[in-house]
Amino acid sequence: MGRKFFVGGNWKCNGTIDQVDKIVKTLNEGQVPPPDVVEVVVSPPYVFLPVVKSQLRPEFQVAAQNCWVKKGGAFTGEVSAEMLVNLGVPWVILGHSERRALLGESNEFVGDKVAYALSQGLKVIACVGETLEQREAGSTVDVVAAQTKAIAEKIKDWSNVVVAYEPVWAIGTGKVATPDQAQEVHASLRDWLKVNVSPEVSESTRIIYGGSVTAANCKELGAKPDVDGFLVGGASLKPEFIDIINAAA
Ligand SMILES: O=C(COP(=O)(O)O)NO
Repeated sequence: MGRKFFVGGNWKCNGTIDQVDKIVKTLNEGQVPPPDVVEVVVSPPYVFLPVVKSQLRPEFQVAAQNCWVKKGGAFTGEVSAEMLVNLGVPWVILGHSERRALLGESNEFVGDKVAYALSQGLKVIACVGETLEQREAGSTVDVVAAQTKAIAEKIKDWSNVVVAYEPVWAIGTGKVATPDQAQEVHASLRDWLKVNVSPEVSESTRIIYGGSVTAANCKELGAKPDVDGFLVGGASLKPEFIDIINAAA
């Protein structure tokens, strides 16, 4: 298969200077597999990106949690892809369900964001996932396929894209998807890529799971053939994030 395991830590809107110092210290001291086994990307809020990038162990990378959809300018409050590139931030998370829900980011808008970020040289963690209502209605596969299609319509090169499947009903709830639930959706996404993009993209694109991942459940989840890693929220702020990184081994 040859897909390098990928563990992202989405700190969301959390952190003080002291807390960030403590988290970075824990990350820098943790015993983890080498970078050819697992790719680790941590995503602090914008305001902590420069300090985390400067203090983090060199084999770990940083990501922004979002960026604007076009070249910077008169867009008060936004942060452009160009700024992230200028800061040396290599990754960006786009389409997180919290932004889709709270800020009304549509599938098309997310597709445009992914295309623009890639065009500026950023690598993208592109998030998809269904709500509880959509799962209960049996439309999970259709929903994540539509979200992925909106991205596929705007990009050609998938080599710098990681897809994060994050069921909304599992985010921040403690109700983690079962390994079989995760595998089913990851396999459907991989199949969608195979049919609609190419077998090569399907085979090489990492599809990672997010939604209440912890040190206790990561091993079983990560053992599934189409689960290529995680995008961790709450647990990425805790020392157990090191244990989750070691699930790659
Ligand atoms: O939103 C998430 C997952 O958050 P939790 O791990 O806290 O469920 N990742 O981007």
